[in-house]
Amino acid sequence: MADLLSDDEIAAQLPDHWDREGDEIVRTYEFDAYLDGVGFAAAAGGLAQEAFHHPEMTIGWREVEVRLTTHDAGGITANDIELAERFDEIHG
Ligand SMILES: C[C@H](O)[C@H](O)[C@H]1CNC2=NC(N)=NC(=O)C2=N1
Repeated sequence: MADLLSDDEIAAQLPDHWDREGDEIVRTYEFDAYLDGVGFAAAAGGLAQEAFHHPEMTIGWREVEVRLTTHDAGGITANDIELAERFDEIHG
C-alpha cells in the first residue's frame, strides 16, 4: 500500500490546476460540449480501472470535477498524484 504524503510533499508534487482539499486532490476539467466531458470521464474511468485506483467524478454542464484520495491509506498518496497526471495527459 502507498504511504501517505506529507503536506510539503503534496504541495511540491501537486500538478498544475489541481487543488488540495483536506484528504483529497481536486480538479475541475472544462469542455466545449457536455458529451466531451462524458467522453473524458469514460476515458478517465478506463485509466482508473487500469491503475485500480478510482476517483470520484461529477459530470456537469461542460465540466467534470475529479476528486482523488487513497481510501486504503486514509489520505493522499503517490497513487493519487500519478493518476492525476495521467488524467491531465488525456485532457490535453
Ligand atoms: C481493496 C481496495 O479497495 C482496492 O485495492 C483499491 C480500489 N480502488 C481504490 N481507489 C482509491 N481511490 N483508493 C483506494 O484505496 C482504492 N483501493
